[in-house]
Amino acid sequence: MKLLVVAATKAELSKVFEHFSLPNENFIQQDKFDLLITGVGMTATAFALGRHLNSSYDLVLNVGIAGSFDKNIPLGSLVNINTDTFAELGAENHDDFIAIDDLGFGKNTFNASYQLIDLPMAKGITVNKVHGNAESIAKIEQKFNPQTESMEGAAVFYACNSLQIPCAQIRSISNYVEPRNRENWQIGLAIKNLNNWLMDFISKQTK
Ligand SMILES: O=C(O)c1cccc(C(=O)CC[C@H]2O[C@@H](n3cnc4c(=O)[nH]cnc43)[C@H](O)[C@@H]2O)c1
Repeated sequence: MKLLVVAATKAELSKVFEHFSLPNENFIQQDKFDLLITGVGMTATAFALGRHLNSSYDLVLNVGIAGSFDKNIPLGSLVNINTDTFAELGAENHDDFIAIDDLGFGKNTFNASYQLIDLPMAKGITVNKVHGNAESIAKIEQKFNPQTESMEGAAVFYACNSLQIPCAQIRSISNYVEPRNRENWQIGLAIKNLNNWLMDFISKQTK
């Protein structure tokens, strides 16, 4: 299986870089798997995938940390995002928001297409602006009822769906989506658990 791992930052895959002795580069091609570091956000992700994604890949795995709206998901635990929505793409209509699909300009939700990962499923949104305000959190929950948010997931699904390449997204929960309090974030734990899971997944795929 030819695997492409896609992450926003090297810091999120620090243990994987160390374990596989990977060079300090943003696009790494090797025998076991390829790795693409895109930079944070949808634009950087789309640009990086535009340069490097091609249909030779059997699976694209987007990995990273994420925030959770759902307080039943423990910090540091991993979820398999099966559907992801561009939550800010659309138009304000006074106090309401009209999503791009309701405006008639195409889809705002894209799905994972690789199902063989045994982790709890979750419904994600992708945002440019991390939520950190009680009013905007209540609004987005009412509109999309998401469990998690990241800044890249839907862009990866969009690109893979466009080229019909199987894709999955695994996120490790680093924080709850709440009025911003960086002291509550568990980034170290989330990154450790994500890296351990990914090393195990890669070793099983490449046995
Ligand atoms: O501060 C650090 O030590 C640190 C180390 C590694 C990564 C980070 C990031 O901030 C990564 C940004 C990445 O995280 C995703 N993310 C995490 N929480 C949320 C959230 O609540 N809402 C949206 N995105 C979130 C996101 O996909 C970014 O790419 C810091």
